[in-house]
Amino acid sequence: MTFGTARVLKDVSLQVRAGEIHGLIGQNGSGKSTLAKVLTGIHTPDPGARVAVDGTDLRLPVRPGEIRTRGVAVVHQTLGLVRDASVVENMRIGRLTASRFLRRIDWHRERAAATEVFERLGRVVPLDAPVGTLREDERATVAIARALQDVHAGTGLIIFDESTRALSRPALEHFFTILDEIVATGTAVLLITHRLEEVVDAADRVTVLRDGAVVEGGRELAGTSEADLTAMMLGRNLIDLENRGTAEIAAGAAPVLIEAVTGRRARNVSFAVAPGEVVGLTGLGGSGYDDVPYLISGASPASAGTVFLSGAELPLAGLTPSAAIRAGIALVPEGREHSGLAMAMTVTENVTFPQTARAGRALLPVRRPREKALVADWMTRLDVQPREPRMVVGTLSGGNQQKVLLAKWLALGPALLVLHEPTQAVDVGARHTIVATIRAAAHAGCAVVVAGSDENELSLLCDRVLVFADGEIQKELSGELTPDEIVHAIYATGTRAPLRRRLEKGLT
Ligand SMILES: Nc1ncnc2c1ncn2[C@@H]1O[C@H](COP(=O)(O)OP(=O)(O)OP(=O)(O)O)[C@@H](O)[C@H]1O
Repeated sequence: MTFGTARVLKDVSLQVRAGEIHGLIGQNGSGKSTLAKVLTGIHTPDPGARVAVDGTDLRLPVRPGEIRTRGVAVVHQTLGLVRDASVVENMRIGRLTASRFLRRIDWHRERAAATEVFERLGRVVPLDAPVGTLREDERATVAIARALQDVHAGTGLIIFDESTRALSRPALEHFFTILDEIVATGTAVLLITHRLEEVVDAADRVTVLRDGAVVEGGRELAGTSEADLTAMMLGRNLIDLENRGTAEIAAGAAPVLIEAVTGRRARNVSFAVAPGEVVGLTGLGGSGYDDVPYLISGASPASAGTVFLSGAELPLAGLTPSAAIRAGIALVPEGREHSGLAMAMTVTENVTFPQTARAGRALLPVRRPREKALVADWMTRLDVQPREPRMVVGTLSGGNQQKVLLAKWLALGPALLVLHEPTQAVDVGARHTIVATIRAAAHAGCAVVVAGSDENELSLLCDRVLVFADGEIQKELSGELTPDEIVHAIYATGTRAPLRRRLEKGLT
């Protein structure tokens, strides 16, 4: 697959067997999503490519109607559901048919079609509920059910492109239980993910891409560790980041105080973060920990609370994002596609936007050498690939977009840096770069708050972790902070269970 002069996939072959979960891994920008897009007709591959499903060759470029009849479906990043639409609407979007006589959508028929799939899955989900009101495991069920509509048992292929990225541990276990049932019928699953733990636990075989080429094709996973997969992806072992050291809190520097913050879920939350310190917030879905970043940065309305920083007192009720930025608070939100970046603008424009906005020069072309140097510096520090400041952000790979989002706010030199899931969807190498960059910002005197659900990330990043339940801080962890200790505090279930108990499938 070539874009202009860039060859993004080089003679890549991949075979997913009936009845297997096949992992597809590789660093950010290695070509995973591009491959999925070739399989679903979004990209036209170079001449010579071949795509076959259940033994039948497809005409290229792949046409959406044809892959649907062949039972190929994709579940996109973060499940790809419309939160305000009902379950049945989400299931049937793109498939709704109007009755010939009444010229109206026959909701009775649509509901029956949706019900049939849920029955096949043996799961009950309220059809009329808006998806945003469902539990996380129910949302995962809806996303899988939607993909399964065109798949007949024993045939077809479902591609999950980073779809598990926002799921918490219990929802993940539920997700993999359903996948197990699906592959047990003989349907094939291609699992694109950055969570190597999922591949080790849940996949049967794995294909590894590096720089657009296959470095391991269909390798059996038995006996393979996460460290082995990392080495295959990167072509080297990672330097151990685990020795975090202790926070270097500048003597005499006043801590940032976050007091009595109350929002939709968070209730009366108070904690302090010293300049130089990284404080993690975590908990189960719905516990309120993930509201806090948005409440303390003016991105969602707080009903009460105050932030004290740099000698100023900032009431949170009525705080606007721009007032928060002026006060030195930077928010790196989750889900960069929707809330963090201007996809049609260049890397330079995105990184310098907060600065030009602050200086009242929004949207003017950036010419000044200082700004160019700043962008070049951040691209180097975060290893953004390709290192081309004029690249349109929408054409960067997902993980590189995440780095640009981080650069955009770090370049502003905030007093309080607030992050939500900062390493979601980035590869292990990039995760290390991002973790090191955030810790360097703390080292330079920034107070950092990071809300996240990934125990490995929290253990690498944080000096302390606050565990939430029912909108309040229930527990504070400090010291060693092993991933197991964090999981134990969240779920109180002891050590982690594998995500999938492999069935004896006996399929060939
Ligand atoms: N439309 C496009 N035009 C030009 N280059 C593109 C386009 N789409 C993708 N690329 C380039 O192709 C390469 C592979 O990108 P792709 O999105 O497939 O990576 P990925 O492995 O899915 O990465 P990530 O894990 O970060 O999502 C990247 O270098 C990206 O910049």
